[in-house]
Amino acid sequence: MPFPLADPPDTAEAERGRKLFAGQSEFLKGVVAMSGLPPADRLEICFAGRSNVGKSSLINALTGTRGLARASNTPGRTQEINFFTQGPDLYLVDLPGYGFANAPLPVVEKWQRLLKQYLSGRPSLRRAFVLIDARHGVKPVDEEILSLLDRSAVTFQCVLTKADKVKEKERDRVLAQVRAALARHPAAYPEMVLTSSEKGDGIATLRSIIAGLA
Ligand SMILES: Nc1nc2c(ncn2[C@@H]2O[C@H](COP(=O)(O)OP(=O)(O)OP(=O)(O)O)[C@@H](O)[C@H]2O)c(=O)[nH]1
Ligand SMILES: [Mg+2]
Repeated sequence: MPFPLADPPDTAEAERGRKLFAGQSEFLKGVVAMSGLPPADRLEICFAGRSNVGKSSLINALTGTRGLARASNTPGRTQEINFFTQGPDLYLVDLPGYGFANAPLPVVEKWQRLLKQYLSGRPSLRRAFVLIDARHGVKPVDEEILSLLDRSAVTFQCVLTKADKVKEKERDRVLAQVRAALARHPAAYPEMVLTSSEKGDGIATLRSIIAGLA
């Protein structure tokens, strides 16, 4: 079956992931234009997804630092491209959430342009993790980002979030829907990760996947 859930890491993989994220993580800067990007001098991964899907919470869970990336109930709070360092060799990038209602059009257009420029023009960007709410599956607004990633030739991997909020039956229905959507995207990495930033599910798996990119 294409697009299975990633297996839990074996001991060696888990240890690599643990080691990578045992290092210090810090907020570096919020970027609003390409000219503000830090030098592309290390491995970089980014987190994309609809507003409120849990990007900032996931970065907090990965780094084990509660307040590092702001997590909030106010959709659209993260409007800049936020760079975090994880140890000396890795950037974690929190992208602005898309698809929230009531955003003024000029604002939306401005960061769509920035997002496009960033995704297609960042040589050190190794993989984009696209977060999808495990209760809701892939929405039309996600499709736009997935197509943009295809066009930008950035490999992306789907991370299902808020696993703690979904019952097994509903989850399986959503998994099937996401699999079908991913099958239409050539840039999709053929494994998904099911996570809960709240409960910690899938976090060790994701850490080991990221360590495997280094
Ligand atoms: N139950 C549960 N809630 C979560 C989980 N992850 C995030 N949340 C909640 O979902 C809300 C949004 O989380 P954020 O991490 O701020 O989402 P975001 O994608 O960064 O949102 P924007 O910055 O607006 O794009 C917060 O209230 C979080 O506490 C999870 O795994 N389980
Ligand atoms: Mg956020």
